[in-house]
Amino acid sequence: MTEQTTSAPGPRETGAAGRTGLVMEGVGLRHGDGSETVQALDDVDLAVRPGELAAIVGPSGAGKSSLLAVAGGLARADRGTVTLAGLDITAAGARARARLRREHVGFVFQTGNLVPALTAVDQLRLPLRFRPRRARSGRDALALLEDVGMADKAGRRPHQLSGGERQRVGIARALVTGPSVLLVDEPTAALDRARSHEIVRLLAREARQHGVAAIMVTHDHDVLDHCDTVYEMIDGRLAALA
Ligand SMILES: Nc1ncnc2c1ncn2[C@@H]1O[C@H](COP(=O)(O)OP(=O)(O)OP(=O)(O)O)[C@@H](O)[C@H]1O
Repeated sequence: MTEQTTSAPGPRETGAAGRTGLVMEGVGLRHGDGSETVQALDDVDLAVRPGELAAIVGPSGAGKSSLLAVAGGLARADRGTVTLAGLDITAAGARARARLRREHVGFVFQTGNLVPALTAVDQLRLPLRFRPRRARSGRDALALLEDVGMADKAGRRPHQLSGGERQRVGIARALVTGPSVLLVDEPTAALDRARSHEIVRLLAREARQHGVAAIMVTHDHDVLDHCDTVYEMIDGRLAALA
């Protein structure tokens, strides 16, 4: 499906002041067309406050990645509303959603997804360089590396870092622009048990200290104790577990 990028409207101000986290109400998303359709998200309600780390567990194919895609404005919901930092992004066109992502959303992927040629500190400086001029001021790259315990390795490239260290840099990179919402996909998939706990503790701490609404998709039930809320997704439907 191609989207109109020129005349599509921008996100609508909901009137909620400041950083209000992420709210999804009655969200539906269907993949495919004709007889080959899948209801990836089915009437999903979710509210994540600033400072909260919410975990989403569930079987493969349940719709967890689809939820992250809609929450971050990578995909547009077919039904319902998604409000991000006080902005209703549901009606926004592709270009407006891209701007919103750059300004308000940080993504963390399974393996850190770093640029091979860049040092740790330059991984953080890159997104700062591509921010819109009117965006909120970001965080200091070196100070943030210090925060995630990576200041002494600021000059290293990804191949000179361990899996856990790469993941720390990936988290720092996602936070450097000062996002309202952090979306994290299986951050511990490549890590041992001790590193997994460290990484999720770090996510919870950063979310709390900086008022970020964080959602983490995980298969790792060991780390759920570090999360404020836990949801289970089955066949596109979301239910609170704790
Ligand atoms: N682009 C697409 N076209 C058609 N179907 C899709 C597409 N993307 C996902 N799906 C289907 O939508 C459903 C939800 O997929 P999704 O990737 O969101 O699940 P998931 O819970 O993240 O799975 P996993 O844990 O394996 O990553 C699945 O049935 C999947 O096959």
